[in-house]
Amino acid sequence: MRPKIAAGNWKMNGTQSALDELDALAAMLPGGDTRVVICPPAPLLIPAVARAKGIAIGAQDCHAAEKGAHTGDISAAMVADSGAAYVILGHSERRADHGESDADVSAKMQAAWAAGLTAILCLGESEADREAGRTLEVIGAQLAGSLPDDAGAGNTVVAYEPIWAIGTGKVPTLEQIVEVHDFLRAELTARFGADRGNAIALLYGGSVKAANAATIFEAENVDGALVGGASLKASDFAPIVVALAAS
Ligand SMILES: O=C(CO)COP(=O)(O)O
Repeated sequence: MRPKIAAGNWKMNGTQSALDELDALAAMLPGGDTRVVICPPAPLLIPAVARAKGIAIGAQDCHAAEKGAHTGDISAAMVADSGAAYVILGHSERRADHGESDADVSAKMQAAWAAGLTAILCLGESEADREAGRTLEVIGAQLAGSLPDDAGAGNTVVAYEPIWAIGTGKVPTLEQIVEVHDFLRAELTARFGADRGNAIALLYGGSVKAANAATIFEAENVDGALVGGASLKASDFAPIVVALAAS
């Protein structure tokens, strides 16, 4: 049985007052075994861990090195020391804004695992890739290049986030989501074997809202969502968690 995971990526949004949303969210959660993760900006990790009830906390990135002369970066050990349990890696915004390659992301995955974190590995094609019919090729290459060999359910979640769907209100059809998630599942089982490959949770991300969540969760290989804009307010995010719990 794979876990159901509703993860919120606050991106570069929120100061300490935004942590009130964690209290509001905790009060609206459906209970049960659906996992809820909120990934706030780095300065909020420690107070978020202290405030969150029934909500796991994650970072949005970490450096591949253990420590050293990397001004402005945070290590996986620092993330773990904050009490966070997850870290998002390879988000398309970091790949674009910071030039992160698959090899960079792979090294960060290793660092995250070494610190005991669960990595949420993000993959996704651009609009040009999709229009050129290269979606599966691009995603397959990203998965092969950025997911190291020791991946398993205990340390990895994979999130499919088509770049053209992030923050745009454009959502792939259910058929398009099913095609990519079934492909990812097949790649994982081919590489790691059925037991390990079937145990890794797959999330969909890109303009997930309360209004479209239930439809997206119909897909067999969608085990949850990675939500940006609609994770900032508890009143927007809680219905997504409720839809996942009911799926
Ligand atoms: O990038 C995302 C989550 O990591 C998705 O963002 P939106 O939900 O705002 O489209």
